[in-house]
Amino acid sequence: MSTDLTLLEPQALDTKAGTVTGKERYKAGVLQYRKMGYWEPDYVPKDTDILALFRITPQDGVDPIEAAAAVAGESSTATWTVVWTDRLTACEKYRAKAYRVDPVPNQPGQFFAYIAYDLDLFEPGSIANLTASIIGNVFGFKPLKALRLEDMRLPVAYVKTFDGPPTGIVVERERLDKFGRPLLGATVKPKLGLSGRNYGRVVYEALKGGLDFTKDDENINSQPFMHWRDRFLYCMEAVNRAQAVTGEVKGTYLNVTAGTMEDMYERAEFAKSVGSVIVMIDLVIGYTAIQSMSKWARRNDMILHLHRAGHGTYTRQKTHGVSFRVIAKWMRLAGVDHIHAGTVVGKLEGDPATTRGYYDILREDHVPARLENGVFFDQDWASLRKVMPVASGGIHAGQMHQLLDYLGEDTVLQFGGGTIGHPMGIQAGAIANRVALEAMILARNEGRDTRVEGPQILVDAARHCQPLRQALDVWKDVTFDYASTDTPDFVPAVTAS
Ligand SMILES: O=C(COP(=O)(O)O)[C@H](O)[C@H](O)COP(=O)(O)O
Ligand SMILES: [Mg+2]
Repeated sequence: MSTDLTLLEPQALDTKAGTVTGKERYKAGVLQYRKMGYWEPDYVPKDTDILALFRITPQDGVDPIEAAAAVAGESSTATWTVVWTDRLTACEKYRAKAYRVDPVPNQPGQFFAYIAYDLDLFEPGSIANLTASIIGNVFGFKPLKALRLEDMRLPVAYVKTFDGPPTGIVVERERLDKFGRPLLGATVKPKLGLSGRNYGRVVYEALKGGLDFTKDDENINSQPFMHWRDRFLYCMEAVNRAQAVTGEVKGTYLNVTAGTMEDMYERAEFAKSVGSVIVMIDLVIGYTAIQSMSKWARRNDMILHLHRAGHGTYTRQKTHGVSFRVIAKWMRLAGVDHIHAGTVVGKLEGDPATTRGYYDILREDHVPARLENGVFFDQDWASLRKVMPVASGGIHAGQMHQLLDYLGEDTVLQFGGGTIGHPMGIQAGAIANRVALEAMILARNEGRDTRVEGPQILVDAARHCQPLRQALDVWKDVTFDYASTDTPDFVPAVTAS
C-alpha cells in the first residue's frame, strides 16, 4: 500500500527558491510572494510548526508556486505590497513558508500546497485565533479560483495548550456504565412542532425500549410551540421514569444552543439542576462559544454533545472550504465529547474511506498519515481525551452489521426516523435497534464474520423479536446509494506479492 506523496509524477513547476535579498527586498513596491520569502522549497518543518495542506486552484495563468506562496503570505504576515515595517519584526521566523507543491492526481489545475507556520503566530488555546489566520482573508484571494483546507498537523506543543474533551470516551462509558458495544440514540422527530408533553412521551418510549440516549434536533431551541424549559422538564421526567423501569443509566441531549452565551449558560445550568448528564450544542454557535461551553461542561462534569449543523456548506465540495477532517481536529482541541461524523450508509454525505479518517482522528491517540483515508499528516494527540463519533442520519436496524463494520464499537448509533417511524410505535422501534445491536455484538464476539453473515444474523434474531422483524420488513429496501462528493485523492496501490 503506497502512502508516499513523492511517488507522484513531477510536473513542470519552477520550484527553485526565488527570495530576493539585500537592499532590493525592502524597496517600496509590489514583489511576488515567492520573492518575498513565502516559498522555501528547502524548508524542513520544525516539530513545533503548525502545518497546513491546502488544495489550491489557481486562476488560469497563475503560477501554482506563486499561488501557494500567496496563500502562505496572506495567511501569515504578508500584505499585497512590500512594507518596511517587516524589518521591525523577526519577519523571517514569522513568515509562513510554502515548502512543497504537488499536482493533485487526476485533477488538472489543482495543486496540494504544504505550508508551515511558526508556533509563535498563534495564541495558545484559541481556535478563533488559529482560524482567523488559516481560513481568514486568504479564502477570498482573487488569484485563486478556489481554495480548500484539506488537513493540518497540530504539533504537541500546540495541542497541549488546549484542555480537549471534558469527559472523553473512557469516562463517559464509566459514568453511563455501558461497555463493549456502541451506544444507541434517537433524534426526536418531527424536528419541529411537538409540544413539551408529547416530546417527553417520545423520549420516554425510546429510552424504555432500550436506547441509551435520545436527543434534541439541531434546530430545536425555544420556539413558540415548545419553550426550552418545558422541553427540559418533560425530557428529564422521561429520563427518570425510563431509568426507573429499565435499571439502566439514560440520557437525553438537551440542546442549549441559543442566541447569546448568557442564554446558553442559563439553559445549561438548568439542565444540570434537573439532573441531566449531557447537554448539546450546534456547530453554528461558533468556535469561541464551543470552547466556552466546553469549559462549562468540564467544570460541571457534563458530557458535551456537538451537532455539526452547517458544516456541509463548506466541507462537502472538494475544491472549496474546509475538510471535515480539519473540523474534527479543531473540535477535539476545542473540547467536545461527541461529534456527528457520518454514517457511511445513511442519507448524508459519507464516503467510507474518508469517514474512516474522521473516526480515526477523533478516537486514536496517534493517527498516522493515511492518504487513502484523506489523512495527510501524522497527528499525535498527546493524551488529549477521545471524542465519541456519532453516526446519525437515515440509518435503520437492517444496517446494523454495516454500521458496526464501518464504524466500530466506540460510537453512538442514532436512529431518528429509524426508531420513531417504526410501524408498531416508538418503543418497538427502540427494541428493534437494541435487539439488532445485541445480536450483532454477540455474533461478533463469537467470532462470526458479521460483514458477510450480518443479514442472516438479523433475520435469525428477528425470529424471536417481532419489532425487529417489522423494522427489517419496512426498511429492507432503503439504501442511499449516491456518488460521494468528498472522496480521497489517493487509492491504495495494489502490489504483487
Ligand atoms: O436529525 C438527524 C438525523 O435524523 P434521522 O435519523 O431521522 O435521519 C441529524 O440532524 C443528522 O443526522 C445530522 O447529520 P450528520 O450526523 O451527518 O451531521
Ligand atoms: Mg437533525
